[in-house]
Amino acid sequence: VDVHPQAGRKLLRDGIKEEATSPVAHLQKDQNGFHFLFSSKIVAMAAPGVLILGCVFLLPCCQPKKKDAHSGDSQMDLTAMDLSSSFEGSSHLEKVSASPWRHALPSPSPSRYPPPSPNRSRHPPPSPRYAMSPRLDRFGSVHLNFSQIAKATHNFSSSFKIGEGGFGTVYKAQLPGGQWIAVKRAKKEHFDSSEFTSEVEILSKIEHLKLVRLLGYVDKGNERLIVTEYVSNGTLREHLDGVRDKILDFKQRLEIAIDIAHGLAYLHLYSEKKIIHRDVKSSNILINENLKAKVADFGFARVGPADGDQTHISTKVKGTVGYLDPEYMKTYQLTPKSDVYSYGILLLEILTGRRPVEPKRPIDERVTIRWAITSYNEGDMLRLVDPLMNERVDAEILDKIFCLAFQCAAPGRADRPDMKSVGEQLWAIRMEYQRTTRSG
Ligand SMILES: Nc1ncnc2c1ncn2[C@@H]1O[C@H](COP(=O)(O)OP(=O)(O)OP(=O)(O)O)[C@@H](O)[C@H]1O
Repeated sequence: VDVHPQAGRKLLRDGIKEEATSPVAHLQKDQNGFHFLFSSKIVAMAAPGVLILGCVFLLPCCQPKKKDAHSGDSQMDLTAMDLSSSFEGSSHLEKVSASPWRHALPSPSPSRYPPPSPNRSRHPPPSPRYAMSPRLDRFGSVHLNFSQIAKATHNFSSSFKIGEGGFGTVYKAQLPGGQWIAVKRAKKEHFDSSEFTSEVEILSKIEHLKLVRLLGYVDKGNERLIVTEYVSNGTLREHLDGVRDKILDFKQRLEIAIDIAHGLAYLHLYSEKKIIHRDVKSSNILINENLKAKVADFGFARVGPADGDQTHISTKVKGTVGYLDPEYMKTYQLTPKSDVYSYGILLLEILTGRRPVEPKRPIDERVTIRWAITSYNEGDMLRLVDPLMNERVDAEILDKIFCLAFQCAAPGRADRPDMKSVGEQLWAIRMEYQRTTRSG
């Protein structure tokens, strides 16, 4: 894919002007100046998205790529056949909500398309490109072989294990020079998946403070390891769950939202090639000791459409339930706006503390975006704010940030802002927040 970054930026800048007239911009203020009324358009806009979101939970042919028992996230890898058959007769959101979605997902279907190739060995010979752990041409990169990494992790000892994903187990390790690293070791059953190659290829193209840094990798024999910087303070989801020392306050949440927006804007607009993450979610956001956020886990990432005539790439649907762009699910057309949708859902999660889907809540609260839009329409915005936050935030500021989340999560990609505009809007909100806290 040939990308012309300059042309792409111009194209996207032009896009922002159109998006400035999106439905959320037409919200009306009431006499108090605190509450806004939704235009009927946003409700109409949200409804199909929620419906599609609902359809996902019922998908009879969806194959959860993995289930994370702790977070409740369920990653999806859907094919065209999976989707077309699953949309039939699965339109009642209530039905979905009535059964906890993570249990509603069946085990892998034998009718999966494309069927696995019978000739495929479970342990294919390593790609010659990655036969050696190469030296990456970047500051701080490490040049380690398998036995050095095995030594640093005390032979992948469980006491060095820091996490487990669908693709592999993650360990932390300290190098002889003192540097801490994270090592993702692929599970054997993923040796023939494209995730390793994809993650390494994408990570080696990018370098940004808000994206987890690739330091090296090993692809040799029966081992596939990805070495990245170690981010020491857990995931955003853990912080929202209150399992880390302190509950994040509003300012910290706003800064984290800005960090993520910057990381995604870089991927979409400023990296050498346009990159779509495809799995933006709170458990893929790592937090450091200064409460700065970094976007991690590029296993599903794809190089996006080249600039020029190409508006999207057509590809099977991958992502995590609850964060998946409904338009991408319907059309299999992937654009950076799919990440914007996931970001909108994530922003709502940051503000409310709630996961995108909360199966144990009352029926009308189970799909967080639907509950949030309904509550907002009823003028009950304060109800949406994470009760753990326990602080007063100016209603106008809350209003702006909730509207931004709703706009990002618009069902149609044309109604969503791009990540650059999201970052700019969050900056403006931050300035206003600083003004109100100084004057208050
Ligand atoms: N660079 C890192 N620094 C610190 N902790 C990390 C790092 N990378 C991953 N982790 C920890 O390991 C866990 C698993 O990470 P990983 O990216 O494999 O999985 P995931 O995002 O939960 O799942 P999947 O890869 O299937 O999307 C994370 O949730 C996090 O707690």
